[in-house]
Amino acid sequence: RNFKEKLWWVPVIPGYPILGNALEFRDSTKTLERMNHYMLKYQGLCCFTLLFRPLILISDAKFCEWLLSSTTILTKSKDYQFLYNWLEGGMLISTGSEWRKSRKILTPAFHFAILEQFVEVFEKPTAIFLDCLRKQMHNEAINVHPLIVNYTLDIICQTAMGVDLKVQKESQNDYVAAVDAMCKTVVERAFNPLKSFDITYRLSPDYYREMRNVKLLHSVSNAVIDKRRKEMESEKDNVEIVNDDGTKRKMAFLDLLLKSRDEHGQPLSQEFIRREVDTFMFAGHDTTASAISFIFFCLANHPDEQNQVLSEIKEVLGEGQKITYKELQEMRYLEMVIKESLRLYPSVPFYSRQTTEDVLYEDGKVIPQGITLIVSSYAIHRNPHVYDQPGKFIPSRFLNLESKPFTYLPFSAGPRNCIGQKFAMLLIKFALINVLSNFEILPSNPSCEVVLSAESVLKARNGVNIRLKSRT
Ligand code: HEM
Repeated sequence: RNFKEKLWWVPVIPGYPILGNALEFRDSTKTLERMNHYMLKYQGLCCFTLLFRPLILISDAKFCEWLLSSTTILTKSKDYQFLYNWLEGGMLISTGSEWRKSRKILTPAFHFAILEQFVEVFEKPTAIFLDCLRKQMHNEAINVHPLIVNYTLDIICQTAMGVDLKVQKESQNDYVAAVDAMCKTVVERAFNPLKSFDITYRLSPDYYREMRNVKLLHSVSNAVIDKRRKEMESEKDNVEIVNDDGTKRKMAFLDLLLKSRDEHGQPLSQEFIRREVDTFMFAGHDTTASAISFIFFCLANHPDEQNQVLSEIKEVLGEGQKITYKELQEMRYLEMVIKESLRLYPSVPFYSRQTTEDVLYEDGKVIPQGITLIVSSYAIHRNPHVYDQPGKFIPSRFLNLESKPFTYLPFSAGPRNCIGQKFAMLLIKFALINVLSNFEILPSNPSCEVVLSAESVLKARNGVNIRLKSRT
């Protein structure tokens, strides 16, 4: 009752006694459209409950700005704790001084000088990816998502971690299957009150399955760290290196972690490094794979846009020119295509915070302690008051769109925004240029819509199906 009194100013979605609105949100393929519906009905702000747990759902730009810019409401909601067994206290779920420490150590790993070096590293895994696509050309309906997941995982391992897991060369990868299972578990536990309590969950077979997956995931990340540690030892101090102009070369993600010292001058612990490696392997590959998959889908269904991107590629690159960081920055139309696809299909369709004390929003409007605040980027991006024909794929809208703050949030915003945003944009552009130069992307035969499923990262329940035709 206490929180209901304090939240007098937030409209409430009617629900059932005890269960609240749990039944409405239990199917992950309905969650996003439900959120969208309520955001339109209640004009961007409303409250609902899951069992006795109160949550505020937000798409209102002013409220999003207040929340995401806050330097005090930085704690992620308790749903992120469902990732704890795997990610432990990694940057995505940590809070307070632990989070600040991670963010400070790892921000230099995304400096443009590092990203610039990565473009060359993208080449080999991309060539393997093109081969994988070529093998599927006879297929009338290729579900590209699993191929793209393997590709982005290979890329993140080779760039950030400096190791080659050769995921694309294996037909079945246990690591990828375990990540997939973990993503599903998190959303199931967040929206299914029966699975959300630790006491009951630990008695269920799901818990034992999760523990098996966590063991496997940790063994892979430990192996990645040990391999790189040994390589660095054998290279002695050659990794501490200078550029041609004598300046100190910036170190990539894992090298930075292995070389960093804490406030007492001690090396970072294996546990600290492992949870950041786990966090970045997860946060880096699954989100980017979702983005690339949905861009394929959008381009397959919009041949004019595809041709426009192809013309830009020819104009910027000319004949057979090598792709460098500079050219990637010049691809303006391609950038609009990526932005528009992320508007319709944001890889992280909602994210949330938790209040740790009563906070004043404005004019006597208080948000009580312990409330979960969910920002629905999916609903924000489909708001007809902001976007004309919001359901349509129109990349050129970004040419003229009057930029209204906090109405486009695929990478979140503020102090806890996505640290890997520039890396992701670079990789997506590189992948698309290579694919579009080699293949025409077509709708599958028979054509097939995507059934969106909110599984911490946005997925298509029925796969992302397309067809490919060689351009050569
Ligand atoms: C298209 C690709 C991507 C999208 C759409 C995306 C989106 C997001 C979003 C919305 C958040 C905020 C989540 C929250 O508040 O809970 C986030 C956080 C984060 N992202 Fe990304 N991301 C992408 C790629 C990447 C990549 C490539 C990396 C790393 C290599 C990465 C690493 C992270 C990390 C570590 C955080 C947590 C930051 C913090 O809490 O301080 N992401 N991302």
